[in-house]
Amino acid sequence: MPHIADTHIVNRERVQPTHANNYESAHGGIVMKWMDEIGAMSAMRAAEETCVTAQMSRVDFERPIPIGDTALVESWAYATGRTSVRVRIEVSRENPRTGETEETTSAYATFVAVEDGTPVPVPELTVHGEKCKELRDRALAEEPERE
Ligand SMILES: CCCCCCCCCCCCCCCC(=O)SCCNC(=O)CCNC(=O)[C@H](O)C(C)(C)COP(=O)(O)OP(=O)(O)OC[C@H]1O[C@@H](n2cnc3c(N)ncnc32)[C@H](O)[C@@H]1OP(=O)(O)O
Repeated sequence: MPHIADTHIVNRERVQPTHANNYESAHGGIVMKWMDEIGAMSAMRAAEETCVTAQMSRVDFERPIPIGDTALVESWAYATGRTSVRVRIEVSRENPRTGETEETTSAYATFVAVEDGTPVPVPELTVHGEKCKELRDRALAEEPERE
């Protein structure tokens, strides 16, 4: 059974002019694509299966990520259903010279494990140790109400 900490993935993207909007910062759709991809990788670690995006919610764009900065994309699975995996995704801008970071974007996403397009059961996601607890609590603290 996977632990929450096993699903924690951190990725970096250098924001290039080809990623930009008209305001010299990363285009929101590009940032969401990075979030979706890294989130899916966390979900797959939890599901031990291929996963597809079923929902992305509470996408908050708090600050821009200027061209030349690094987008630090972090995600982890914090809860599972029968076939679904709930994932928290957080993005920060990182100064490549100093390593200084500032939160820019965040979201909650639900992925579904599939085999040939049909939902399949996922294993239980376990909490093992302080890192798991910290990640789970950080995600649950702001999780939007689910239908
Ligand atoms: C070979 C691989 C190599 C990999 C290499 C690694 C590289 C890794 C890189 C990754 C890179 C890709 C990252 C981008 C990932 C995409 O781009 S995926 C593409 C976009 N998404 C899609 O096309 C999905 C389209 N939707 C569907 O196919 C179907 O609606 C779904 C999601 C399979 C669900 O099917 P369904 O028949 O509605 O299923 P149903 O039995 O009703 O519900 C199943 C579960 O889904 C949940 N659910 C259904 N709809 C929703 C919803 N709207 N909201 C929340 N939950 C929902 C249900 O609550 C239920 O949860 P459980 O109670 O079982 O836990």
